[in-house]
Amino acid sequence: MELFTSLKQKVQGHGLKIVFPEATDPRILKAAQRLQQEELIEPVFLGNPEAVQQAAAAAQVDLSQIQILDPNHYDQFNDMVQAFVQRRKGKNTVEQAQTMLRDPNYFGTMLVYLKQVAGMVSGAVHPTGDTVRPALQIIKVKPGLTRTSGAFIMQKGEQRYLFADCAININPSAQELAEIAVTSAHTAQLFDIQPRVALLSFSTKGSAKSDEVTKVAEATQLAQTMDPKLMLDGELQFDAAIVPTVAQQKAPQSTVAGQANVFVFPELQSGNIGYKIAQRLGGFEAIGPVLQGLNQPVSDLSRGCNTEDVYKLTLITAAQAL
Ligand SMILES: CC(C)(COP(=O)(O)OP(=O)(O)OC[C@H]1O[C@@H](n2cnc3c(N)ncnc32)[C@H](O)[C@@H]1OP(=O)(O)O)[C@@H](O)C(=O)NCCC(=O)NCCS
Ligand SMILES: CC(=O)OP(=O)(O)O
Repeated sequence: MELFTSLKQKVQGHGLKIVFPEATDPRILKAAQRLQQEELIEPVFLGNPEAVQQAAAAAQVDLSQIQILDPNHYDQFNDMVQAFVQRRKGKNTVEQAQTMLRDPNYFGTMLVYLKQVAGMVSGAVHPTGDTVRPALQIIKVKPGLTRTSGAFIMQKGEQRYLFADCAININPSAQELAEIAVTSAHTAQLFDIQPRVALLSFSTKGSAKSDEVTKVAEATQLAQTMDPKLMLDGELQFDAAIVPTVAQQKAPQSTVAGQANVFVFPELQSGNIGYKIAQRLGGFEAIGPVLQGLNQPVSDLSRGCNTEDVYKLTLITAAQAL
Protein backbone atom coordinates (compact mmCIF):
# COMPACT_ATOMS: atom_id res chain seq x y z
CA MET A 1 0.00 0.00 0.00
CA GLU A 2 1.21 3.54 -0.74
CA LEU A 3 2.95 4.98 2.34
CA PHE A 4 0.64 7.91 2.97
CA THR A 5 -2.53 5.90 2.33
CA SER A 6 -1.56 3.57 5.16
CA LEU A 7 -0.56 6.48 7.42
CA LYS A 8 -3.94 8.13 6.81
CA GLN A 9 -5.76 4.91 7.69
CA LYS A 10 -3.68 4.66 10.83
CA VAL A 11 -4.41 8.16 12.19
CA GLN A 12 -7.99 8.65 10.97
CA GLY A 13 -10.63 8.64 13.70
CA HIS A 14 -8.24 9.14 16.62
CA GLY A 15 -8.92 12.88 16.96
CA LEU A 16 -5.21 13.53 17.45
CA LYS A 17 -4.41 17.15 18.27
CA ILE A 18 -1.30 18.55 16.61
CA VAL A 19 -0.01 21.97 17.61
CA PHE A 20 1.38 24.41 15.04
CA PRO A 21 3.43 27.26 16.56
CA GLU A 22 3.77 28.98 13.15
CA ALA A 23 0.08 29.61 12.50
CA THR A 24 0.54 32.76 10.44
CA ASP A 25 2.44 30.93 7.70
CA PRO A 26 0.20 30.16 4.69
CA ARG A 27 1.80 26.73 4.12
CA ILE A 28 0.97 25.73 7.70
CA LEU A 29 -2.55 27.17 7.52
CA LYS A 30 -3.42 25.40 4.27
CA ALA A 31 -1.94 22.03 5.24
CA ALA A 32 -3.60 22.07 8.66
CA GLN A 33 -6.98 22.97 7.15
CA ARG A 34 -6.70 20.09 4.66
CA LEU A 35 -5.78 17.62 7.42
CA GLN A 36 -8.68 18.84 9.54
CA GLN A 37 -11.19 18.69 6.66
CA GLU A 38 -10.08 15.12 5.90
CA GLU A 39 -10.63 14.33 9.63
CA LEU A 40 -7.04 13.18 10.04
CA ILE A 41 -6.05 15.52 12.88
CA GLU A 42 -7.40 18.36 15.01
CA PRO A 43 -5.04 21.33 14.53
CA VAL A 44 -4.24 23.70 17.41
CA PHE A 45 -2.78 27.03 16.29
CA LEU A 46 -0.54 29.21 18.45
CA GLY A 47 -0.24 32.96 18.22
CA ASN A 48 -2.02 36.25 18.56
CA PRO A 49 -5.59 35.41 17.43
CA GLU A 50 -5.94 38.60 15.39
CA ALA A 51 -2.69 37.94 13.52
CA VAL A 52 -3.70 34.33 12.87
CA GLN A 53 -7.12 35.43 11.62
CA GLN A 54 -5.57 37.97 9.27
CA ALA A 55 -3.15 35.41 7.87
CA ALA A 56 -5.95 32.86 7.51
CA ALA A 57 -8.13 35.34 5.62
CA ALA A 58 -5.26 36.08 3.25
CA ALA A 59 -4.69 32.35 2.71
CA GLN A 60 -8.46 31.72 2.39
CA VAL A 61 -8.44 29.31 5.31
CA ASP A 62 -11.54 28.83 7.45
CA LEU A 63 -10.68 28.91 11.17
CA SER A 64 -14.17 28.23 12.52
CA GLN A 65 -13.33 24.65 13.60
CA ILE A 66 -9.75 25.32 14.73
CA GLN A 67 -8.59 26.11 18.27
CA ILE A 68 -6.21 29.08 18.65
CA LEU A 69 -4.13 29.48 21.83
CA ASP A 70 -2.21 32.65 22.64
CA PRO A 71 0.90 32.01 24.78
CA ASN A 72 0.62 35.61 26.01
CA HIS A 73 -2.93 35.10 27.29
CA TYR A 74 -3.18 31.50 28.47
CA ASP A 75 -5.20 30.80 31.59
CA GLN A 76 -3.07 27.78 32.62
CA PHE A 77 0.21 29.62 32.10
CA ASN A 78 1.34 29.50 35.76
CA ASP A 79 0.77 25.73 35.93
CA MET A 80 2.80 25.37 32.74
CA VAL A 81 5.63 27.43 34.23
CA GLN A 82 5.70 25.22 37.34
CA ALA A 83 5.72 22.04 35.25
CA PHE A 84 8.55 23.40 33.11
CA VAL A 85 10.71 24.39 36.09
CA GLN A 86 10.14 20.96 37.64
CA ARG A 87 11.10 19.23 34.39
CA ARG A 88 14.25 21.34 34.02
CA LYS A 89 15.41 20.23 37.49
CA GLY A 90 17.13 23.46 38.54
CA LYS A 91 18.43 24.35 35.06
CA ASN A 92 15.91 27.21 34.61
CA THR A 93 14.35 29.61 37.12
CA VAL A 94 10.68 30.61 37.29
CA GLU A 95 11.59 33.99 35.77
CA GLN A 96 13.41 32.32 32.88
CA ALA A 97 10.48 29.93 32.37
CA GLN A 98 8.04 32.83 32.19
CA THR A 99 10.03 34.35 29.35
CA MET A 100 10.84 31.09 27.55
CA LEU A 101 7.23 29.87 27.54
CA ARG A 102 6.06 32.97 25.67
CA ASP A 103 8.10 31.55 22.76
CA PRO A 104 5.63 29.50 20.68
CA ASN A 105 8.10 26.60 20.22
CA TYR A 106 8.62 26.25 23.98
CA PHE A 107 4.89 26.70 24.61
CA GLY A 108 3.94 24.13 21.96
CA THR A 109 6.52 21.65 23.21
CA MET A 110 5.12 21.98 26.73
CA LEU A 111 1.62 21.25 25.40
CA VAL A 112 3.05 18.01 23.97
CA TYR A 113 4.90 17.19 27.20
CA LEU A 114 1.73 17.82 29.26
CA LYS A 115 -0.18 15.55 26.82
CA GLN A 116 -2.65 18.30 25.95
CA VAL A 117 -1.77 17.62 22.31
CA ALA A 118 -0.31 14.53 20.62
CA GLY A 119 2.53 16.23 18.74
CA MET A 120 4.00 19.42 17.34
CA VAL A 121 5.03 20.51 13.83
CA SER A 122 7.17 23.63 13.45
CA GLY A 123 10.25 24.85 11.57
CA ALA A 124 8.69 26.32 8.41
CA VAL A 125 9.80 29.72 9.69
CA HIS A 126 12.19 29.00 12.59
CA PRO A 127 15.64 27.48 12.04
CA THR A 128 16.19 23.95 13.32
CA GLY A 129 18.00 24.91 16.53
CA ASP A 130 15.11 27.10 17.72
CA THR A 131 12.57 24.47 16.75
CA VAL A 132 14.15 21.40 18.33
CA ARG A 133 15.99 22.80 21.39
CA PRO A 134 12.78 22.87 23.50
CA ALA A 135 12.13 19.22 22.62
CA LEU A 136 15.70 18.21 23.52
CA GLN A 137 15.36 20.01 26.86
CA ILE A 138 11.80 19.03 27.78
CA ILE A 139 10.73 15.88 25.93
CA LYS A 140 14.16 14.26 25.85
CA VAL A 141 15.25 10.96 24.35
CA LYS A 142 13.75 7.53 24.96
CA PRO A 143 15.32 5.31 27.65
CA GLY A 144 18.48 3.63 26.37
CA LEU A 145 19.24 6.38 23.86
CA THR A 146 21.50 9.42 24.24
CA ARG A 147 20.88 11.39 21.02
CA THR A 148 17.98 12.40 18.88
CA SER A 149 18.71 12.69 15.16
CA GLY A 150 16.90 13.72 11.99
CA ALA A 151 16.01 11.29 9.20
CA PHE A 152 14.59 11.99 5.76
CA ILE A 153 12.50 9.54 3.78
CA MET A 154 13.66 10.09 0.20
CA GLN A 155 11.14 8.98 -2.44
CA LYS A 156 11.06 8.95 -6.23
CA GLY A 157 8.67 6.60 -7.99
CA GLU A 158 9.25 3.13 -6.57
CA GLN A 159 12.54 4.15 -4.95
CA ARG A 160 12.44 4.80 -1.20
CA TYR A 161 15.49 5.41 0.99
CA LEU A 162 16.24 6.78 4.43
CA PHE A 163 19.01 9.37 4.92
CA ALA A 164 20.31 10.32 8.42
CA ASP A 165 21.42 12.36 10.29
CA CYS A 166 20.58 15.34 8.13
CA ALA A 167 19.39 17.70 10.84
CA ILE A 168 20.76 17.58 14.39
CA ASN A 169 24.18 16.20 15.39
CA ILE A 170 26.91 18.42 13.98
CA ASN A 171 29.87 16.07 14.48
CA PRO A 172 28.81 12.85 16.22
CA SER A 173 31.37 10.61 17.94
CA ALA A 174 31.74 6.99 16.79
CA GLN A 175 29.43 5.92 19.63
CA GLU A 176 26.82 8.53 18.68
CA LEU A 177 27.09 7.62 14.99
CA ALA A 178 26.51 3.98 15.85
CA GLU A 179 23.40 4.92 17.79
CA ILE A 180 22.16 7.03 14.86
CA ALA A 181 22.69 4.06 12.50
CA VAL A 182 20.73 1.63 14.68
CA THR A 183 17.92 4.13 15.34
CA SER A 184 17.72 4.88 11.61
CA ALA A 185 17.28 1.20 10.84
CA HIS A 186 14.36 1.05 13.24
CA THR A 187 12.81 4.23 11.77
CA ALA A 188 13.14 2.74 8.27
CA GLN A 189 10.99 -0.21 9.30
CA LEU A 190 8.16 2.19 10.23
CA PHE A 191 8.18 3.32 6.59
CA ASP A 192 8.12 -0.20 5.11
CA ILE A 193 11.84 -0.14 4.30
CA GLN A 194 13.57 -3.43 5.19
CA PRO A 195 16.81 -1.80 6.35
CA ARG A 196 20.17 -2.45 4.74
CA VAL A 197 22.29 0.18 6.44
CA ALA A 198 25.44 1.77 4.97
CA LEU A 199 27.67 3.96 7.11
CA LEU A 200 29.02 6.36 4.52
CA SER A 201 32.51 7.74 4.07
CA PHE A 202 34.93 8.85 1.35
CA SER A 203 36.64 5.48 1.87
CA THR A 204 35.49 1.89 1.28
CA LYS A 205 36.87 -0.78 3.62
CA GLY A 206 40.15 0.96 4.33
CA SER A 207 40.81 2.40 0.86
CA ALA A 208 41.75 5.69 2.58
CA LYS A 209 43.24 6.33 6.00
CA SER A 210 42.26 9.26 8.22
CA ASP A 211 40.66 9.97 11.59
CA GLU A 212 37.34 10.63 9.83
CA VAL A 213 37.43 7.18 8.20
CA THR A 214 38.46 5.49 11.44
CA LYS A 215 35.45 7.06 13.16
CA VAL A 216 33.05 5.54 10.63
CA ALA A 217 34.75 2.12 10.79
CA GLU A 218 34.53 2.16 14.59
CA ALA A 219 30.90 3.27 14.49
CA THR A 220 30.14 0.33 12.18
CA GLN A 221 31.62 -2.15 14.67
CA LEU A 222 29.78 -0.55 17.58
CA ALA A 223 26.47 -0.58 15.70
CA GLN A 224 26.95 -4.24 14.76
CA THR A 225 27.40 -4.98 18.47
CA MET A 226 24.37 -2.89 19.47
CA ASP A 227 22.06 -4.80 17.11
CA PRO A 228 23.77 -7.89 15.64
CA LYS A 229 20.66 -8.87 13.65
CA LEU A 230 20.78 -5.74 11.49
CA MET A 231 22.09 -5.80 7.93
CA LEU A 232 24.62 -3.01 8.41
CA ASP A 233 28.05 -2.32 6.99
CA GLY A 234 30.71 0.39 6.64
CA GLU A 235 32.74 2.24 5.92
CA LEU A 236 31.39 2.52 2.39
CA GLN A 237 31.50 5.19 -0.29
CA PHE A 238 28.11 6.09 -1.69
CA ASP A 239 28.75 4.38 -5.03
CA ALA A 240 29.88 1.19 -3.29
CA ALA A 241 26.78 1.34 -1.12
CA ILE A 242 24.26 1.66 -3.95
CA VAL A 243 25.71 0.38 -7.26
CA PRO A 244 26.08 -3.45 -7.39
CA THR A 245 28.93 -3.45 -9.93
CA VAL A 246 30.93 -0.90 -7.91
CA ALA A 247 30.21 -2.88 -4.74
CA GLN A 248 31.56 -6.01 -6.44
CA GLN A 249 34.81 -4.20 -7.14
CA LYS A 250 35.23 -2.26 -3.89
CA ALA A 251 33.56 -4.41 -1.21
CA PRO A 252 32.93 -7.89 -2.62
CA GLN A 253 32.49 -9.50 0.82
CA SER A 254 29.81 -7.06 1.98
CA THR A 255 26.18 -8.20 2.17
CA VAL A 256 25.00 -4.58 2.26
CA ALA A 257 27.18 -2.91 -0.40
CA GLY A 258 25.39 -2.44 -3.70
CA GLN A 259 21.95 -2.72 -2.15
CA ALA A 260 21.88 -0.31 0.79
CA ASN A 261 18.68 1.63 1.40
CA VAL A 262 19.49 3.39 4.71
CA PHE A 263 22.36 5.85 4.35
CA VAL A 264 24.06 7.14 7.49
CA PHE A 265 26.22 10.19 6.93
CA PRO A 266 29.41 10.69 8.96
CA GLU A 267 28.52 14.19 10.14
CA LEU A 268 25.93 16.88 9.55
CA GLN A 269 27.63 18.83 6.75
CA SER A 270 27.52 15.84 4.42
CA GLY A 271 24.08 14.70 5.64
CA ASN A 272 22.33 18.02 5.16
CA ILE A 273 24.09 18.77 1.86
CA GLY A 274 23.51 15.22 0.63
CA TYR A 275 19.75 15.16 1.15
CA LYS A 276 19.33 18.59 -0.46
CA ILE A 277 21.30 17.50 -3.55
CA ALA A 278 19.12 14.40 -3.94
CA GLN A 279 16.02 16.59 -3.48
CA ARG A 280 16.91 19.58 -5.62
CA LEU A 281 19.02 17.98 -8.37
CA GLY A 282 17.96 14.34 -8.13
CA GLY A 283 14.22 14.97 -8.11
CA PHE A 284 13.61 13.03 -4.91
CA GLU A 285 10.81 14.06 -2.59
CA ALA A 286 12.38 14.64 0.86
CA ILE A 287 9.98 13.94 3.71
CA GLY A 288 11.25 15.07 7.09
CA PRO A 289 13.32 15.54 9.02
CA VAL A 290 11.60 12.91 11.16
CA LEU A 291 13.12 13.33 14.63
CA GLN A 292 14.15 9.90 15.85
CA GLY A 293 14.48 8.77 19.45
CA LEU A 294 12.34 11.41 21.20
CA ASN A 295 9.89 10.36 23.92
CA GLN A 296 7.02 12.16 22.16
CA PRO A 297 6.65 13.38 18.56
CA VAL A 298 7.94 16.80 17.60
CA SER A 299 8.79 17.49 13.96
CA ASP A 300 10.98 20.11 12.39
CA LEU A 301 10.17 21.22 8.84
CA SER A 302 12.75 22.65 6.48
CA ARG A 303 12.18 26.36 5.87
CA GLY A 304 12.13 25.52 2.16
CA CYS A 305 9.05 23.29 2.63
CA ASN A 306 5.82 23.56 0.66
CA THR A 307 2.23 22.88 1.78
CA GLU A 308 2.45 19.23 0.69
CA ASP A 309 5.59 18.74 2.83
CA VAL A 310 3.77 20.17 5.87
CA TYR A 311 0.77 17.90 5.19
CA LYS A 312 2.95 14.77 4.96
CA LEU A 313 5.23 15.50 7.91
CA THR A 314 2.17 16.21 10.05
CA LEU A 315 0.71 12.83 9.10
CA ILE A 316 3.97 11.17 10.14
CA THR A 317 3.99 13.13 13.41
CA ALA A 318 0.43 12.03 14.16
CA ALA A 319 1.28 8.40 13.34
CA GLN A 320 4.28 8.54 15.70
CA ALA A 321 1.87 9.46 18.51
CA LEU A 322 -0.08 6.20 18.21
C1 LIG B 1 20.37 20.77 18.01
C2 LIG B 1 21.22 21.88 18.55
C3 LIG B 1 20.49 23.21 18.38
C4 LIG B 1 21.48 21.68 20.04
O1 LIG B 1 22.40 22.63 20.38
P1 LIG B 1 22.41 23.42 21.77
O2 LIG B 1 21.07 23.94 22.11
O3 LIG B 1 23.56 24.32 21.74
O4 LIG B 1 22.71 22.19 22.67
P2 LIG B 1 23.24 22.15 24.11
O5 LIG B 1 24.50 21.37 24.07
O6 LIG B 1 23.23 23.52 24.76
O7 LIG B 1 22.13 21.27 24.78
C5 LIG B 1 20.81 21.73 25.09
C6 LIG B 1 20.06 20.55 25.64
O8 LIG B 1 19.74 19.68 24.56
C7 LIG B 1 20.32 18.39 24.78
N1 LIG B 1 20.82 17.93 23.48
C8 LIG B 1 21.65 18.60 22.63
N2 LIG B 1 21.82 17.87 21.51
C9 LIG B 1 21.08 16.75 21.67
C10 LIG B 1 20.82 15.62 20.85
N3 LIG B 1 21.34 15.48 19.63
N4 LIG B 1 20.00 14.65 21.31
C11 LIG B 1 19.43 14.76 22.52
N5 LIG B 1 19.63 15.81 23.35
C12 LIG B 1 20.44 16.79 22.91
C13 LIG B 1 21.42 18.59 25.79
O9 LIG B 1 21.61 17.41 26.54
C14 LIG B 1 20.85 19.72 26.63
O10 LIG B 1 19.92 19.22 27.55
P3 LIG B 1 19.82 19.88 29.02
O11 LIG B 1 19.57 21.36 28.79
O12 LIG B 1 18.65 19.19 29.62
O13 LIG B 1 21.11 19.62 29.68
C15 LIG B 1 22.60 21.95 17.83
O14 LIG B 1 23.21 20.70 17.92
C16 LIG B 1 22.48 22.40 16.40
O15 LIG B 1 22.45 23.59 16.11
N6 LIG B 1 22.43 21.43 15.45
C17 LIG B 1 22.34 21.74 14.04
C18 LIG B 1 20.94 22.15 13.66
C19 LIG B 1 20.88 22.60 12.23
O16 LIG B 1 21.10 23.76 11.95
N7 LIG B 1 20.61 21.67 11.30
C20 LIG B 1 20.59 21.96 9.89
C21 LIG B 1 19.22 22.24 9.36
S1 LIG B 1 18.08 20.91 9.63
C1 LIG C 1 16.31 20.30 7.47
C2 LIG C 1 16.83 21.64 7.07
O1 LIG C 1 17.83 21.75 6.36
O2 LIG C 1 16.14 22.68 7.55
P1 LIG C 1 16.31 24.21 7.08
O3 LIG C 1 16.24 24.17 5.58
O4 LIG C 1 15.15 24.91 7.73
O5 LIG C 1 17.62 24.71 7.59
